[in-house]
Parts: sequence; structure tokens; C-alpha cells
Amino acid sequence: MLEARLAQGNVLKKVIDSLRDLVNEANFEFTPSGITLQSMDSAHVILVSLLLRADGFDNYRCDRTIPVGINMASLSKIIRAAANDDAITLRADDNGESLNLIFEAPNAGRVSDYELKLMDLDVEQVALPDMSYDVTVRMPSEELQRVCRDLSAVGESVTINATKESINFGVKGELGSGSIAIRSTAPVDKKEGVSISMRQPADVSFSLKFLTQFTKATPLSETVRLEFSNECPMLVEYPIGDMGYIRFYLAPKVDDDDEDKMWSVGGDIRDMIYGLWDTVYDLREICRKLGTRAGNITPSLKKMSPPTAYHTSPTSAALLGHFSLPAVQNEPMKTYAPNSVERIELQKAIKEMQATIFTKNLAQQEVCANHKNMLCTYHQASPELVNEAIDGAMKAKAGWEAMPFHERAAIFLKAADLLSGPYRYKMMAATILGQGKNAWQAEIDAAAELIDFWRFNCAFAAQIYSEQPPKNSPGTWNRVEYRPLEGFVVAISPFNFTAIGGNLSSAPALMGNVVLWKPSSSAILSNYIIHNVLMEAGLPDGVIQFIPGPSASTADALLNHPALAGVHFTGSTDVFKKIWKQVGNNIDKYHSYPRLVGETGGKNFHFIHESADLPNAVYNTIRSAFEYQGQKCSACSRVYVPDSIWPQFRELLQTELGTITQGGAEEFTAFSGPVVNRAAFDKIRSYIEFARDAKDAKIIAGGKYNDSRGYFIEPTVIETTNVEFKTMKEEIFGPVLTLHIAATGSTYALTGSIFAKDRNIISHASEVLRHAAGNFYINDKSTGAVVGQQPFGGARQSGTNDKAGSALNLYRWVSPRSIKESFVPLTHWSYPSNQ
Ligand SMILES: NC(=O)c1ccc[n+]([C@@H]2O[C@H](COP(=O)([O-])OP(=O)(O)OC[C@H]3O[C@@H](n4cnc5c(N)ncnc54)[C@H](O)[C@@H]3O)[C@@H](O)[C@H]2O)c1
Ligand SMILES: N[C@@H](CCC=O)C(=O)O
Repeated sequence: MLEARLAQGNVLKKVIDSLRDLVNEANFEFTPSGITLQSMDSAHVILVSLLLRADGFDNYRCDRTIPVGINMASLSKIIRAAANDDAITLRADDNGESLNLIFEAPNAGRVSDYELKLMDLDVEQVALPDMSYDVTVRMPSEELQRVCRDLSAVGESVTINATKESINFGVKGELGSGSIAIRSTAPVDKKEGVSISMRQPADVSFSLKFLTQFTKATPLSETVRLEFSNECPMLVEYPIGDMGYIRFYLAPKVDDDDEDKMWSVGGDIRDMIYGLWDTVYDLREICRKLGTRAGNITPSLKKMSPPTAYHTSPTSAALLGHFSLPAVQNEPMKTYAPNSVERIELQKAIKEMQATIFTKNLAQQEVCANHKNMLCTYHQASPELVNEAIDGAMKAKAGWEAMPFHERAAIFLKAADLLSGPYRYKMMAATILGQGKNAWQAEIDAAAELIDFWRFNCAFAAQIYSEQPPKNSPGTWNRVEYRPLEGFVVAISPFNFTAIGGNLSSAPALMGNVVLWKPSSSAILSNYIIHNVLMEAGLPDGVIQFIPGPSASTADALLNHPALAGVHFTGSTDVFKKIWKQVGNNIDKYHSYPRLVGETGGKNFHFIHESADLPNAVYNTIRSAFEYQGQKCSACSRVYVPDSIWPQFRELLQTELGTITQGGAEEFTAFSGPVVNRAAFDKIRSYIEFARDAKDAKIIAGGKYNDSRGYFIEPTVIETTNVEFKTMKEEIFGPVLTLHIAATGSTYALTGSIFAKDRNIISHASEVLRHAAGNFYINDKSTGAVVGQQPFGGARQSGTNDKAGSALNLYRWVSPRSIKESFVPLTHWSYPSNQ
């Protein structure tokens, strides 16, 4: 139910008058806090936004949001019947079928009652970014009206620029040209006169027709505010007393020669606004690239509505029950067999992504199976922007920390369901195209594992929160509270698992931390989709800040900040060591000791005993070494085969490798695909060439590569007689396997497998290899850990072994507080022994 009364009904008349020619049909929203309207013209050149606050009405009551679809011409006809000094009352029922307009003469001698039929409109709403512009001008609204009227006589478009002294309007047309300069007469903080504030110059060009139409709002306000930056929609705002405003946004004129320019999208204001959102994290960076200045959209940070006020309202933080989470199960995996529904849906998603995402310019993430195509354009954060993102996260911290656990968990459980359902194929398509996985590998990673991370982590977190001291002395109550860390957590993720990006960022967030997430430049699109899914699931703005950027400078900005409380890293050993050293060097700067969690490289082994089931050992070795082109940290890259079974092992391996198919995203039957990028291709190739030239090694399978279309490298097997051979020790991270007949130790200790039937051997190997692998397999391949089944992580140079997908990992993101409460007051300070 809405009832809104305005004694000065004339204001409403003027509002409708100013909108009449610009808006045909629109949804007004009547909300408890006021009336709003947003409308865009059909050509998407202008956007109108109206706000009338509830407290500006003499009487206002609205219990819930009611969208009211109105034909403006009809409304305008009715409202014209109100005299200028009439009071106007608007009344609408919840059913939204009609709107009553009641006009009362001042002495109540006349009361007119009209009923306007409402429409059911499906109108697109655009979320408007809160940006600040390079130039802000406040001037008398009549002056702007005059400028538009005068210049319209000469031409159709107006150029506007400003100096500190004046704002200048110029026009050119068939009959000649003209210009008007309006001088600055007042300081910026004064309401009268003309004031100009300028961060940097801007020179913009707009349609005069629309600008002139905007000036129909002149009777509403003595002043008007113009805000503009190059290549951005201009804002023209007429305040409506203290009650609200009418804002007009106008797309700049498009220069036809300029089609390749990022924002010259046919002058479409909707696309521009979406563009602003898309780039909200790094707008200034793009602008710098474009040689333009779009002012400082304060990145994601402004996008943040004020943090949800859990911390300000004691009742909203009340937890009035111990909620059991829904039981969690591993995500059932789909098979992608020929003609299955999932195969058809995934093929469709891959096609759609290829059709809509490839761009011809500013490309950064390639399609690795066809590197001429770019998967997405993305923009990199500058160090200043990273600092703003940190500030934004820190602003969101209090509200997030205070949100009860079951509310936080609900967000991640919902994200899991969104990914299991509507986002599954889109996420997989981005992983397939951008990171070079085939359907099954993408299913394992981008669907199942990430869903499992989100669901199981909620269950692990619930288990942690329920762990309480087992004992209480008489008259006391002991409790433990699992506080998030003081400061922010940095997540730095690798290219090779979409799920890892999602877990690195969301595990600390689930425990109440705010997170700055720097994704890998080779996994941008899939990781961006993860962020979108989390936002759609209800993650409050600012809690996880997604900040793609150049590795070193972004990491520097993050790691040098005094509020750094933790690093959740997965990637290569060298990079993690660098991070560790950097944190060590900065130790005096930080407010606390940052937690360092890093899962890093591996040199994973298959140990084949002569009692092994040979085909099982060979097939598992092929899967582990060559699925996803050996680009799993767990991939087998060295195999020990005793002399006695070597000929049979070798023969079967070579025969099977001869049947392996290789291809790109759409080739569902291909077992093997491309490696991720040029750097990986070159690195792997150099190892193959090293082996080809070596005296103590020979290539016994594969060894060819081709980067003419995508980064393809054949599954390659090197046999060596040197147990210390380079490819036996260094992580190659590609489809290259080295075989030797004797085992040796390694600085890495991530995964490893023993293949044997002899139980004594299995038992003995498990014993002696205890520290050789954080994930140890018996008669199974060294890859493919499943969340909730085999917590994952390695030791030695392979990482801190904090076991992703387990409670062990989540413990790293909390700082427990022990609380003891005494119920019985002391009656004296002395102890009995003092008597
Ligand atoms: N142990 C595990 O659980 C696990 C899982 C997946 C991948 N990995 C390892 O990751 C590596 C492959 O992934 P990758 O190529 O993306 O790794 P990488 O080390 O090149 O990059 C990982 C992340 O670190 C960032 N980075 C690069 N240089 C940096 C610097 N100087 N400071 C801070 N950050 C920097 C990258 O931009 C990326 O986001 C392999 O070594 C693999 O074994 C390990
Ligand atoms: N957890 C994955 C590896 C992740 C690293 O790339 C596996 O067990 O294969």
C-alpha cells in the first residue's frame, strides 16, 4: 500500500513535465524510503534517474516496494488537471493495477480523484556506478537552458570543455559556428553563481537535442550540475529541493572513425554503464591506456553499499539457535558421453563463449588451443588501485566479521548450487577455452571440485566452531571463539585449477576474513565468473576483491601493506619462496605475524614394483602424467620401473601412447589438449630438446610439438640412465615423463604412488616413503584428490601442507580467543594456603 501526499503538488507536475518527452513508459518504484524511476531511451543514448525521498513528502506511507508501470503521456494528461497550488496525493494498492491521483485545492473546496491504469512493464534496470568525474560545473539552470536554445539554432552537437575560469560550449553547423563561455563567478562551495571544479581537462561532445530536452527540468531548480570526463556519459543533475533529484545521463557523440576504441560502442549508454561496472576495479588504468581520463571511479569500493550493519545492530547478530548445515555430499560427476545432455549443454556453452567473448582488441587471455583468438579482455590494477581495494576490503570487514556463521555459510552453499546448476557449463567453457582442459578435466575441476570446496568447507567450519574446551572448573564457563585474522588475507592463485582460485579466496572469507584475490593472468575469465557467482550468491561488496594485475607490482602492493594478515598461495615453489622472503623482510611493518599458507610445485613419482598389475600401472601412469598435459601439481613426472618388468612396461606404454588423441576445446574425444601459454610451451620444449641432446637420455615416445595454431606438445617419455638427470629432478609442468630403474630422493614431496600386489612391499614402501609425499597412493595414480576424501597438500619444497579442502586449512584463517567467565565473586584476595 502506498500513500504519498505533497502539499506543493506543483513540484510533481514539474517533474512529470520534464520527463514527458524523454520517457514513454517507465516503472516507478514506490519503496518505503521514497519514489524512484530509472528509464533509458530505446536507442540507449540517454538514461534518466529520479529520486523523491519519502521525507520530502508531507505524508508518506509505503510498506513494501511496489513497481508501478506507467505510460508517461497518460500520467502527464491527468496531472495537468491539477492546479499549480493544489496538493497532490498518490495512492496505490499492492496489486499494482491502478494509481489514484487526488488533487485538492488549498481551501479543500475542490477535490478531484483520478484513476490511472497501470501497465505491466518489463524494464531493464542498470546499476549506476558511483563515479566521480574530472569536471564538475554548477551553474544557473536558466543559463544552461539559454545556451542550449541559442546553440541549437546553429548546429546539432555541442562540444564542451572547461578551464578553471570558464566552461565553454561550442557548435558548428551548416550556417556557421558559435561558442559561448560561461565564466566562473563563485567558489566551488557556494551554491549561487557559476562554480567550476576540475581535476583534469576534458573535452566532450554531445547531442544538443537531448541536452535541450533535459533543460525542461529548469523550472524545478535554480541550479544545475554538469559532470563530465572524456569518453564517459555526462551527468546533468537538477536537485529537487532537499527532496531528491532528476539526473540525466547522456552518452557522448561517437566518432565513427573510432570504432576500435573501447567505449565507442555506438554511443550506447547502457553498454557504457555496463562497461563501467565491468571495469570498476581498474577504470583509471584503462583510461590511462586509452590516453583518456575518466576520473576516479573508486573501484569496487564505491560499488560497495555500506557494509551490512550486523555490527551496529545488536539484535541482528543474535544467534537464536544452533543451526545444522544441510548434509554435504561430493558433487556427482557427469560423464559427457556422446549425446548426453551435459555434452550437448557444454558444447553450446563453448560455442556461445566463442561467439560472444572473443574480441579483436585489448586481448589478454588467449584461447590456448587457438592463440589467434582472445578469450577475454581484462584490465590490470595499478598499485594505487590495489591500495584502494585494500581500503574497500577493510571497510567491509566489520560487517562481514559480525555476520553470523549460518548467514555466511548460506552464501557459499548457494554459490555451490549456482555452480552446480546454472553456471556449470559457462564456468567449464571458460576453463576449457582459457586453460586448455577437456570436458572431463573441466568437470573435475571447475564444476565438481569447486562445488565440493564450497560445500565441505562449510561443514568443516561448523565443526571448528563447535570445538569447545572440554572442561570447566566449578563456578566458571570456558569458551573459545574463532576470530578471523586482524587485517586482510591475500589470495594468489595459479592458472591450472579454477577450483583452486575459488578456494584460495573463499576459504579465508568463509571464516570471516576479507580477501584480496589476485588471479593468474592465464585464468582470468573463469576466476572472474567465480567472483560473479559469489556476488550473485549474496557475498557483500568488498569482502572478496578481485584484482587482476601484473604479478610483481600487485603482489608488492599487497605484501607491503601493514594490515597483511595472511597469504593463501598456490603456485610455483620459486614464487612462494619470494613471497615468504618479502614477508620476512617486512616483518617489522606488520600489525601481526602474517599466516603463510603455500601449496607449491612437485616432482611426483610412480614406483612400480615387479609384483604390480602391469596394465593398471601403465594406464594410471598415462592418466597421471598426461591428463591435462601434465599441468597438475600432482602429475606424475618420474617413474621407477625395475629391470625385470621394464620391457613389458615400456612396450605397453609406447603402444598406448600411440593411440592418444590431441585436440582443442570442441574435440570432445581428445584426451590431450594444448599447454596453457607461450611461456609454458617454450619452457617444456627446452626440456625436450635438452633430453634429445643428452648422452645419458633418450626420447622413447613423443618429443614433437607444434605451436602454429595452439600450444600443442606430444606426450613425451624420456628414458635415462642417470638418476640425477635434469628431468628427474626439476618440475617441468608439462606432458613429459622420465623413466629410470632406480629410485632417488627429491626436494619435493607432493604426491607419489606405489604399484604392487605384494603386501609386504606395499607396507615397506609406505613406511620408507612416509615423508616423500603429502598425498600417497597405493595402486592408484598420483593425481585426482577429491575434497572430503583425500585432503590435498605436500611438504618439503612442495608447500606448507595445510591441506586444501579440510579443516586444517580453515584453522589457518582464524585466531582463537579463549574466554573464561567466573560466576562466583571472590570474597577475599588471599589463597587458602596464605591462611
Ligand atoms: N601444490 C599444489 O596444491 C599446487 C596446485 C596447483 C598448482 N601448483 C603449482 O603451481 C605452478 C603452476 O601454476 P602457475 O604457473 O600459475 O604458477 P606461478 O607460480 O607462475 O603463478 C602463481 C601465481 O603467482 C603469481 N606470481 C607470479 N610471480 C609472482 C611474484 N613475483 N610475486 C607474487 N606473485 C607472483 C602469478 O601471477 C599467479 O597468480 C606449478 O609449480 C604447480 O606445481 C601447486
Ligand atoms: N588436487 C589436484 C591437483 C591440484 C594441483 O594442480 C589433484 O589431486 O590432482
